[in-house]
Amino acid sequence: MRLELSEYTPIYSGKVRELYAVDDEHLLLVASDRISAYDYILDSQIPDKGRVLTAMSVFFFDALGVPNHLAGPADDPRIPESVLGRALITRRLDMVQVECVARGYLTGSGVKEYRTNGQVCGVPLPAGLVDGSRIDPPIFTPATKAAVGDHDENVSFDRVAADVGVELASKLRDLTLDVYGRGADIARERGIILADTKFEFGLTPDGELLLADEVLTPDSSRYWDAALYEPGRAQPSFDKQIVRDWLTGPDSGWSTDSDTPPPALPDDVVERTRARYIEAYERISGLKFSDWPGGAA
Ligand SMILES: CCOC(=O)Cn1cc(-c2ncnc(N)c2C#N)cn1
Repeated sequence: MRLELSEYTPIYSGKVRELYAVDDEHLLLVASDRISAYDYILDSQIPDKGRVLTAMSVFFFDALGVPNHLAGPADDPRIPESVLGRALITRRLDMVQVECVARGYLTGSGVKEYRTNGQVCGVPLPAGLVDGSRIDPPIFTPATKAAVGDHDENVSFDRVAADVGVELASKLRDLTLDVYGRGADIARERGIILADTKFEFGLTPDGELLLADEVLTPDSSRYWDAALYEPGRAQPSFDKQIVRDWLTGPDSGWSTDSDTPPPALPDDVVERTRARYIEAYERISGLKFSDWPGGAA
């Protein structure tokens, strides 16, 4: 008999995910169907987004074979029925307070920083790069976790080494680049560019470093359609562009200059966005989303 979610103690609530205590050694990591755009959490939810992103994390944890925080299967009996398919049992770790970012393409905060000094997080890059340029080999561009509502601050490897020690900083960098590189290769073979990603790691009581949080999902990574890739401009987001275009288009009555929150999304924008998440999962994993736990009975 599965417990109710209300029987677990909430310990952290993020923009689109929550964390609950299961016992002293285990947590329940729950992904919601909420979606963010232009730094707003939208009123409209995307049905099954939480289940798709949970399925993506599990696929990559399995495919990449990196020691990680998972402590049970997607249908673990400790997972409440109400969140089955969009929640995972994890080991409770001592989280390393570094946002471990890998970039295989120059965009977002990276291209802004590059334009000021030709570097990202202290890593010099070739001259003449533009928004969307490939960075090969990918670079480690860590950040410090921002307060709620702020953007993370890009920092150098030396700053991470000063904060956590050079040995752990080197492990974080090497693991981040290895896992991103292999995950991006899998996606690219299936026509999806993972331009960059953010990992979080934690330590077990006996000092083992494990990959935690979500892994290579569209919420922790930039997903681009390889067929539309064109350096020199902002690339359309594989999963969020439909929402972005409607919000900034003529029908929404809203713009990024508005000082009001974005309006609710039309049903067709919600459904098309749901379909994009499922398409990304099925193309990358080669699995059927309909086989994932927690679907309509
Ligand atoms: C709501 C989702 O959580 C976060 O965004 C960041 N975060 C992760 C932890 C954590 N803490 C201990 N052990 C873990 N295995 C994890 C994980 N994952 C805390 N915050």
